[in-house]
Amino acid sequence: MRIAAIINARAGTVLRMSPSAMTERLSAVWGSLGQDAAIILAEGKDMGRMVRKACRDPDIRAIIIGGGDGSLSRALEHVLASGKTLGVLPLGTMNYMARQIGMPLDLAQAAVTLAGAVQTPMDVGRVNDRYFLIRACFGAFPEFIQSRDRVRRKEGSFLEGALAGLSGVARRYRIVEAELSSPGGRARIATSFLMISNNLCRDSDPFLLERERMDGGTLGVYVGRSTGPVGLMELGLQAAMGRWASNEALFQGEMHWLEVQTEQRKPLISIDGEVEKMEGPFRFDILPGALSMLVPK
Ligand SMILES: Nc1ncnc2c1ncn2[C@@H]1O[C@H](COP(=O)(O)OP(=O)(O)OP(=O)(O)O)[C@@H](O)[C@H]1O
Repeated sequence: MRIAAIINARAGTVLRMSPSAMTERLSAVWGSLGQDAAIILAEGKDMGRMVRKACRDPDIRAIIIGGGDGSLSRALEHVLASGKTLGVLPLGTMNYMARQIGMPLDLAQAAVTLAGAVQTPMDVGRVNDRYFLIRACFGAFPEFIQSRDRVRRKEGSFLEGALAGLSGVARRYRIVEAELSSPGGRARIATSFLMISNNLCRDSDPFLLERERMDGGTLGVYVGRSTGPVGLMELGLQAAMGRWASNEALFQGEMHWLEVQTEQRKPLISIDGEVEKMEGPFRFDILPGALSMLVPK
């Protein structure tokens, strides 16, 4: 199987290493295993262009994204449309998806694992026309990421990023008011935290978020119980400890689809860690087994 490895030169780990040393290492590992691979370095919009090009190439069976969750998420649209298989070389900062499927975080080990990986169907979440593998969030969380990433882009440390994120939330504290419609009925909510995940979340290690499975065919819906900053702090502390299923500061539900009509016409939303302003209403659903993904044997 010929693979195309498209490496995001702006992903966290790549920024901290020499990109040429990284590509040499990858070709040495794959060459020694007889894995035919095209290794492509790109950044920004060029990532998208390279993914589209590889998706059109009939000789390529699998697209390996070297980057973080954001790069993986942005590649979904093209990979799904092409019917090809997606793989991940974890070069981001958090690498939630790579951890979820058990990919080693070491570059050489991950390359070896990918060469022997198996194709497994996985569910894909969708909000309007955007796909996601992990989650989409409204409220304080996208505010946190936006402020954190401003500092991270200037090469701030993990701690500096986290502090900037918290101060961003404090400065722009905003309640999400919305009407939710689901197969179970309608509800009006006012909360500082609304998260829709691809399958239900379970308790994880600190700073991580793991799903119970990636083929359950459902969305997890998590709504912060409180609108006040103290409740949000409690929720955030529990989430930082990796507590999702047992997080008492959240209402939790499981469903196949959800409509979110926010009071704000174009609220901030984070999708697999990428923040943008998106126009509502928001229709969430889950596409069971829509993605063929390379997972460790
Ligand atoms: N197809 C694409 N088009 C435009 N920008 C992209 C594309 N793919 C990735 N990027 C950008 O590249 C940057 C690096 O993202 P990525 O999520 O891979 O790394 P990270 O932020 O270090 O990782 P993590 O999400 O694991 O914390 C992000 O700003 C992302 O928006």
